Amino acid sequence: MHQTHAARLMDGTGLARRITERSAARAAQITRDTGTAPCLATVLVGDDPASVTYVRMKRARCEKAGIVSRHVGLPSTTTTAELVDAVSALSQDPQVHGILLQHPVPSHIDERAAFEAIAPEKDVDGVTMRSFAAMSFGLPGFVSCTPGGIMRLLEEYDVDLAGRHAVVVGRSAILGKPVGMLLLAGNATVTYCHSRTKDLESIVRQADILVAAVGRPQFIRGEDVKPGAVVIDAGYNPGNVGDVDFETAQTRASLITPVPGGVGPMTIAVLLAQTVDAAARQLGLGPDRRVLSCDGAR
Ligand SMILES: NC(=O)C1=CN([C@@H]2O[C@H](COP(=O)(O)OP(=O)(O)OC[C@H]3O[C@@H](n4cnc5c(N)ncnc54)[C@H](OP(=O)(O)O)[C@@H]3O)[C@@H](O)[C@H]2O)C=CC1
Ligand SMILES: Nc1nc(=O)c2c([nH]1)NC[C@@H]1CN(c3ccc(C(=O)N[C@@H](CCC(=O)O)C(=O)O)cc3)C=[N+]21
Repeated sequence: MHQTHAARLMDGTGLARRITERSAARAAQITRDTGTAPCLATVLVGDDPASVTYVRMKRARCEKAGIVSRHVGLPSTTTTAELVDAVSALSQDPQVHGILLQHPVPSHIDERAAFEAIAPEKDVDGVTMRSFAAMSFGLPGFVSCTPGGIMRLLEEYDVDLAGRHAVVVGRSAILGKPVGMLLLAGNATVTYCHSRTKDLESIVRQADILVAAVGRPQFIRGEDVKPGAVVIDAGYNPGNVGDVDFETAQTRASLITPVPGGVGPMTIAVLLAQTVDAAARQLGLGPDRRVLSCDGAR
């Protein structure tokens, strides 16, 4: 088919690489100056293959950046109390600077209780209530990684948010809800859609900025993308398929994130940057504000 209006792709892979180079340089400097390398603890409950893959990917990316990672794997039969104890132990361990508890945990576990066992200064994944509140009020703290990565991508591509209608499809605690708060802080007019939303298509069609965070392959139809819209596909479904029908959407959007190569790599870049920042603070060094901004990284 002849496509005259193909959208520009938002290159998450490239931007994430530049941010991660800065994190790696900063990690090396911290290790030289203090004799201690930044350390991220990853916690995984159960053996969901997708989650196993994500955690392995995050640990590999840490290793490449000079961040030590320590893995805690727990059986799917773990109770809330046991998981809270395991996370609390990491919160108290001075050798651990950041903690990532992989979401989702098995449904019998109170995930919120487990997240809240993460010490605030180690919440590099930005999942605690305190981090959420700080982020929502524009106060210092760690952002939720995927939302933080999405905002950094929008900034990189000079997307103007003020007064524009941002529609977020999904309201999970680590993705939909926080990205909406960040868009609101950027003066967008924000609408959240979720499983109880009526006439979702008509709301999606109004979006100047559309964030898809549902977890259903090609859930957003390309025909419903407003011409000229900026489309952020945070979905990451089995087979590397996003939540947006990319083929059709990219003929209508002005900017669009590919899957893979869009939001996913940015999530990990933010995680590493925040881990290095957490380590610097806990080791008595100042934070380096330029890590995430990556100005002059090339
Ligand atoms: N690239 C990355 O770094 C990351 C990618 N992801 C991906 O993003 C997607 C979403 O993840 P996550 O937020 O954790 O998922 P959750 O399952 O926690 O949340 C899904 C959200 O989608 C909503 N939803 C479900 N079905 C519908 C529907 N039919 N119509 C409208 N809304 C619906 C739910 O609504 P309700 O609240 O009413 O149930 C819920 O708010 C997944 O593909 C995941 O893999 C997630 C995290 C990071
Ligand atoms: N507490 C918590 N924090 C999370 O940040 C979190 C989580 N739980 N649970 C699961 C989701 C999923 N997630 C991804 C991260 C990176 C890619 C990623 O890098 N994807 C690459 C492709 C990588 C490949 O498949 O080779 C890409 O999109 O280009 C994907 C998905 C983080 N999550």
